[in-house]
Amino acid sequence: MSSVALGSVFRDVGFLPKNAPRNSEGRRFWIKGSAVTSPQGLQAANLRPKSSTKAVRVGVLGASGYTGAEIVRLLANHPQFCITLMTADRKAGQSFGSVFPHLITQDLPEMVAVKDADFSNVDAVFCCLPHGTTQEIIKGLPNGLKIVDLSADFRLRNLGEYEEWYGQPHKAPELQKEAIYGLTEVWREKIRDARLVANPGCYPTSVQLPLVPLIKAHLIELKNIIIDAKSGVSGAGRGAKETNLYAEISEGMHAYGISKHRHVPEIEQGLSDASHSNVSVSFTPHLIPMSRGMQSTIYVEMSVGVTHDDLYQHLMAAYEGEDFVKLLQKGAVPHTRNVRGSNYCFMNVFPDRIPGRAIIISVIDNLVKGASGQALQNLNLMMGYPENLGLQQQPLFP
Ligand SMILES: NC(=O)C1=CN([C@@H]2O[C@H](COP(=O)(O)OP(=O)(O)OC[C@H]3O[C@@H](n4cnc5c(N)ncnc54)[C@H](OP(=O)(O)O)[C@@H]3O)[C@@H](O)[C@H]2O)C=CC1
Ligand SMILES: CC(=O)N[C@@H](CCC(=O)OP(=O)(O)O)C(=O)O
Repeated sequence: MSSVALGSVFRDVGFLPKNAPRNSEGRRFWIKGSAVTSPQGLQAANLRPKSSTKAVRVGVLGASGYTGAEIVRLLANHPQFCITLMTADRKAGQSFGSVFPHLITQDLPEMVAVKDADFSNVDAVFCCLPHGTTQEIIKGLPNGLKIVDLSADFRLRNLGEYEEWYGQPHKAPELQKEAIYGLTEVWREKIRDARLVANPGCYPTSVQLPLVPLIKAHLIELKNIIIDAKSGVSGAGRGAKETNLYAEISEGMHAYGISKHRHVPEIEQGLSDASHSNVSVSFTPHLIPMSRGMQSTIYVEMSVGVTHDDLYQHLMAAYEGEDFVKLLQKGAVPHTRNVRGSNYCFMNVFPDRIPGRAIIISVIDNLVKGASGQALQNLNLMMGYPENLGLQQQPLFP
């Protein structure tokens, strides 16, 4: 596309810089050959967000990471939320479009360091920062802000357990008390009134969505729950790590965190809440060579006299009318590729050949229902909107 054609595409959708020249009707236009007639020029022009009539001004802390980028992608189609603040750490000072060229057409503020962030123009934040860094940053935020924290920093109610699994004492225990765990389909009534929501981890989301209703209905035994889970590599974030290089990940798979992954206490907290007793699980995550997607294959013992069809019928009833949690037709196998890019969790229940046991399969996109999609679902609720607003993207295929 020529620079002139690019300009004519963008002119009507408001991507021109505010200081661009105006025609006799007062509309801004591109000057052929100027720096702002190419995508690179678009970045160099340092665009500020256009004035917006959208009701809620949103900050994205950690916008230069994978979950931050995914929030931006989802918000592009949100009718009520606009982004007025973005932060980064190493990439502070860079334009978002230069860090994520697939989103270059979005009219966004420049990313600044958290310490330089101005929250006066912000009603709510998505906190997409590494765990451990988040508690102190959230402690320093203005009181009136609604916060959805995607990190693990406020998920565990027991501070001793937090210290044991995360290797450091909690730095904001007073805030932990008010945090609401954001597994939307289970806790939505509490989430509506929350100021601070701890968005669940990706593995815990894929595990709790099928198991919580079954445990609440006493349909499965609380012992011998075995979870074999697999994640795409984006689950590990965008930071460079030798273990996540293409050559280390491709053409193979491996387990990690065996018997000591930090999602164990989070899963056990959710299942214990559902059963009002202490539940322990065996959980083994694996890294597989795909960029996004997650599957949990869960082996359970059914309660005496319960059949796998009872599990199926109960999940059907539990999630009837839910926008994002779908029980597939009997026998259909959930595939990660069928939820890619969407906020869906697809699940199904299968009889094991060993009598009394069943196999449950649950799939999500780790970056959407496992992170940014669920975070947006929660902020919708916190701001009084339908929880599916801006989240109706269908899965990408192939
Ligand atoms: N990826 C996933 O599938 C999921 C992730 N999560 C959680 O969400 C959070 C974000 O994950 P993800 O987006 O994958 O992570 P990334 O590593 O991709 O991004 C981290 C972001 O935080 C910024 N950052 C890093 N260190 C600091 C610091 N000390 N102070 C301020 N900003 C900092 C980075 O900035 P810069 O790039 O400029 O250095 C970047 O913007 C994590 O807590 C993660 O565990 C939860 C569910 C799923
Ligand atoms: C593939 C991979 O590395 N996945 C991450 C989990 C991603 C996630 O949900 O992490 P938080 O609990 O930090 O939010 C891990 O195993 O640590």
